[in-house]
Amino acid sequence: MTSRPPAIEIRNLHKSFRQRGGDPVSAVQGIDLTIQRGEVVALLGPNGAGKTTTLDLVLGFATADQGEVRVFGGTPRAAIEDGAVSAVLQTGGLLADLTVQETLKVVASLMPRPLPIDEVLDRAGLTAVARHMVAKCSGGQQQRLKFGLALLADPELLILDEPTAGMDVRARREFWGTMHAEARQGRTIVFATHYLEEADAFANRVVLMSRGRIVADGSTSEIRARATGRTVSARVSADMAQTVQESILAIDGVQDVTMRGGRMSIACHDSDSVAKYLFDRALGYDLEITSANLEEAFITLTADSLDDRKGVSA
Ligand SMILES: Nc1ncnc2c1ncn2[C@@H]1O[C@H](COP(=O)(O)OP(=O)(O)OP(=O)(O)O)[C@@H](O)[C@H]1O
Repeated sequence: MTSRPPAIEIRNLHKSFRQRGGDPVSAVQGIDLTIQRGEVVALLGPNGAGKTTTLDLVLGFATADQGEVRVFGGTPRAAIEDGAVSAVLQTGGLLADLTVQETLKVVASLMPRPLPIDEVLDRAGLTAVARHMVAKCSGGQQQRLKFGLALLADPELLILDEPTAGMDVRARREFWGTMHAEARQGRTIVFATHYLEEADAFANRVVLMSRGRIVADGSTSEIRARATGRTVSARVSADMAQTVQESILAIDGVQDVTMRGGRMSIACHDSDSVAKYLFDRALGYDLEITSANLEEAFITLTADSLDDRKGVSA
């Protein structure tokens, strides 16, 4: 039996844009990425990291300078024509004078096998606003309508470029609630976001991009740990503090030891060994092990990628 190809396979992808009167900007600089079917992946990165360009290449909206993108083993265009992929994009307008339901009907009429409109209204959380004019819908409701349009073809892969941009916290939470239901059905979901908490709460895997490259790829906890290691903290009696500090600093991978308010904080890579050392010798009690928050990891990893994007020709 042959195994089914992954949802997305990207090999050595490069894309740069010419700028009038200036050096070309290299938006994507040699990306390799495989996304398996059923994964929920966040493409996370600051402005200009190359997220939209990568998604545009996966959708076949742009042509790579170098490298290859396969979607379900074929070209992006073939996957879209098969109805296997749909997208919710930042750009692309809706018709203001139609209702939500009419918008879905018009687009469905162009498709060979659309899902029933009522089902899409329900799944996208649009039933209550089905008869509202698009012009009267809030930004969040319009984003939901774009999401509904993406669901019409019942795609196996959903690509969303900053789907919650402009939504307030409540609308964002509701939107991700809806998406959870889609993910549970085994759909592959790839979304670009600036929001660390969205990536953390919703994705199983985070691909962190900076300056056209992937700088980290893993679960959110792996990314935190990779960026900054862990901190072990413990209560240590004041008269023991100096001796404990010296012995801890001698352990491999320990980066820093500080004492504050009766607690010792130890920044290290191998938190298990440090915790065991303290515990076995009864040097500390009330132990806690934490990894840095995702925001700190994000800043560390994106700041670490110092390549200059300019001056890279196509
Ligand atoms: N059509 C274009 N012409 C010129 N430069 C472009 C074009 N599209 C993107 N770029 C440049 O390529 C780089 C990557 O842009 P891209 O939109 O892919 O990043 P992004 O991570 O999606 O950013 P954002 O979060 O702001 O949407 C940026 O420097 C951007 O200015």
